[in-house]
Formats: sequence, structure tokens, C-alpha cells
Amino acid sequence: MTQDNQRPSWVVLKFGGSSVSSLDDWNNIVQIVSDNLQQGFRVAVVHSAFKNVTNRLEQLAQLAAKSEHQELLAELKDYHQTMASQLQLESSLLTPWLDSLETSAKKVAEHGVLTSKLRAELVAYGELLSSTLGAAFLEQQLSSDKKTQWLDARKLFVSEVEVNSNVNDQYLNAVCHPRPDHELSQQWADSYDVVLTQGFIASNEAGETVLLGREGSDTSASYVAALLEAKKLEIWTDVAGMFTTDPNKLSEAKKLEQISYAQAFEMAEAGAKVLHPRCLSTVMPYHIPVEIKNTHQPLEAGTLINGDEKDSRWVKSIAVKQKIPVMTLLLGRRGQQPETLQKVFTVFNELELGCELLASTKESLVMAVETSNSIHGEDILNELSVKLAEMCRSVLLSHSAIITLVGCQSSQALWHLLQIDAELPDQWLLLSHTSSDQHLSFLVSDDDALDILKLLHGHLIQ
Ligand SMILES: Nc1ncnc2c1ncn2[C@@H]1O[C@H](COP(=O)(O)OP(=O)(O)O)[C@@H](O)[C@H]1O
Ligand SMILES: N[C@@H](CC(=O)OP(=O)(O)O)C(=O)O
Repeated sequence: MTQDNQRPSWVVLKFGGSSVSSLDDWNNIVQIVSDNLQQGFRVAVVHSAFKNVTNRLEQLAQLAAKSEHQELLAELKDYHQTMASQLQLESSLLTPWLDSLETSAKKVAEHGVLTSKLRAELVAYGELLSSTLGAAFLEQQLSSDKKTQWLDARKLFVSEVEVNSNVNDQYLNAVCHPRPDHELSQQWADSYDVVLTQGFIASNEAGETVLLGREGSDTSASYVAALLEAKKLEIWTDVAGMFTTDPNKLSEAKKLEQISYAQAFEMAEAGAKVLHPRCLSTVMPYHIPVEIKNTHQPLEAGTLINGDEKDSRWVKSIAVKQKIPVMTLLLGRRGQQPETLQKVFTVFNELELGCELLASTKESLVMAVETSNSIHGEDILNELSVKLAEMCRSVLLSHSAIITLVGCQSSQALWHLLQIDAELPDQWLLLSHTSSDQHLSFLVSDDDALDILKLLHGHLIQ
């Protein structure tokens, strides 16, 4: 068995859609990879689809089910071919993927209904296309003695069926449990300087393509880091770290230089989308530090996530999730009875929608609807309202925001809130705090969300 200090030193670099979508981005990526090679690391790159391509592929899947996909398909082909020419690469590199994308869309059209299996197959082309160009660009730009190898993530990661998961989850929100493979790490290190693979995609035991949930490339990067027992995992994105709140929503947001895994997890769970929460649970057991950095400003210091942290008395950050579909069900006196709850959850189940119970009173239930792993379009929310209305006095569908205070005990957070000498809006519903008690959430109207964020950030963040 090899000793730890004889093992190859891998660094994993994940580049999100916002980091791979222009020639300037790619010149920065070449520099970042070269710097790591110069420091003696082997480099594993995990690559997302180009910016917004996954959303457009999701749309393509919906349109294909109605045989109305030709225009968007042509647009997507054109977009990728233009990217190839921007990077001065042969667009013929893309032909096999573009042909199979067309075949998949045709398959959906012939089937006439979108299934989660077909959706996964089709949406995966975003990462397959972009990473093919990424690997060719690195091979072309890195010095000639450096070997770059493109790898198919579906051969590396096989999903495991989770207890109670439904078919949609198995194809669209799949879970893998990679463990360190020292032999593979050595084999790759002997053969290549850089390996490059796709984020977001994996396969199941039947060899079919599955997805790891929207924004799942961070999760893939953590899988690669665990597989290689990497020295560090760097998430390269369009902001220079994790901030006290989304810097694109509030300019006063401050960068957090160093935070614990636990706090970063709470922030990610609460909606700080710069990092996917599932990414941390994979790297934590191996103590792999995670750094978040800005691809557009590579020299700027980022946020380092590692280790533990002492309890804090102050709110450290505030996360906002906006445009969450929320159903408020007025159920009358039988509201909290098991039969009523069972009927409500059965409707969600039948429509294959996820839900989170946000609050309940004796007579009402407030539930957030999770649509990202649904195979249906937006009109599924209306269908849900109609079905729920059959068992309720009334159903209200709103698009709301969830604001979460992260980093101190909920009792402390409430105490801090009481000190705020300003008017809070009328529409303000206390939701929950997590079992770790480092997390306090409120449901507010989407229109008020950014004003409330500004107010709370000004008062609560030290
Ligand atoms: N607390 C936070 N700190 C930093 N960024 C945040 C935070 N909360 C939300 N974000 C958002 O996360 C975005 C980066 O995530 P994402 O768009 O998924 O990037 P990528 O395409 O690189 O995966 C930032 O542009 C920022 O708007
Ligand atoms: N492309 C996928 C996976 C992903 O993580 O993308 P990004 O790294 O750009 O957030 C998505 O949009 O969901």
C-alpha cells in the first residue's frame, strides 16, 4: 500500500457555467490550470454547461414533447458552433453530440410525453458539448508536454437508489457515494497532467444517463475530490467567494474570508447558490478544504471553507430564496388531522412534485412547492391548485421569498431582531429553525424581499 506522502497530489477545479462561456474565461482557466501544474499538482477539471444552456435544454425537452423543438434546437447548435469558433476549435468536434442531441429530441417527440429518463438524457448534452470544447482548448493551449484527457463522468459515477426516492429523483436528482480510489488516482497521475470531466451528470446501474439535480456540478466536483482524495477543491465562479449575502442582490454584502463546513452548509441550504449543499457532505469526511474564487478576477482572494467553528452570538450571513411557489391551504377544523394531511401529500405525490411544509396552524398549511425535479412545465402549479382545492376551503398560490438568518442560535437571532428600531412589513411569517439551531427562516412577500434584506443586513451583520 502506498503511504500518504507518496500519493499523487490532486487539486480539483470546478468551473461553473458563468466561468466557461467566453474566450476571456478560457484564457483565465488556462492560466489557473498552469499555475496549479507549476505548483506540482495534477489537475482535475469539472466543467458545467455554458451559461443558460441547461435552462434552454430543459425548454427544448418540453417543446420536443409537442414536436415544436426545431427552432430552439437550431439555435442551440448554432450557439455551440459559435463558441467553438470563438475558441478557434473545429466545430466538427461537436458533431457526434449534436447529432445525438437531435436523435434524443426526436425520441421525445415520437414518444409525445416527456419522461424523467428522456429529460435526463437530453439535458446532459449541455455538459457533454461544453466539456468537449473545454478539453480541446486546454490541450491546444497548455504546453505541449502536458497531456489533457477528457473523461465521461457517466463512466466514473454510478448512482445508488435512495430509500423512498421516486423515479423523478432517480433520474433528475440522483445520488452517488464515491470513495477514494488510490489505484485510479495513481493510474491517472501516471498517464495525464490534467483530466477534465463533466459536472451534473452520472449514470445508473443500467448504464442510463442521470442528473445530480440542478446546479449539481459542485456535487460532481466533490465526487471527483473524494475519488482522488484531493488536496483541495476550488469552486471557480463569477464572485470572489461566499458573502454575507448575495452580492448581486445587495452591494453592501461583505466577503467571508474563512468559514467552517457547517456554516457554509447552512448558507448553501438556505439558498446561497454559489455553492451546492451536497458538495460539502462529500468532502467533509476527507477534510478536503474548499475554496471559492472568481474566474474573472483570479488573483483576488476568495473564501476558504474548512474545519469547525466556535458558536457565534451574531448572525453571520443572510440568504434569500426568491420566487418560491407557495401554497397556503385553508383546511378548516380538520386541518391537522392525519387523513387530511395524507390526502394533501398524496396529491403532491401523484403529480410527482416535491414539497416542504413551511408552517402549520390548526386550520391552515403553508407549503413550498419544489418543481425543479418535475418533468412538467410551469402550468403544473395550476393543476396542483385545482386538485388541492377539492379538499380545502380555499387555496392560495403565491410566489414568495424565504429569508434565512444563518450563523447564530435562533434565540439570539430573535433577540437581535427585537432590537431593530424600524418597521418590519405586515407580511412576515416565522418558519423554522434547523435541528443544528444555526438557522432562522421567514416567509415574506417577494416584492418586499430585497428591502427586508437591506434592513436586516444593515442591522444584524457586524
Ligand atoms: N452568499 C452568497 N455569496 C456569494 N454569491 C452568492 C451568495 N448567495 C447567492 N450568490 C449567487 O451565486 C452566484 C454564483 O452561483 P451560480 O450562478 O450557480 O454560478 P456558477 O455558474 O459558477 O455555478 C453569484 O453570482 C451570486 O449571485
Ligand atoms: N448545468 C447544470 C449544472 C450546474 O451546476 O451548473 P452551474 O455550475 O453553472 O450552476 C445546471 O445549470 O443546473
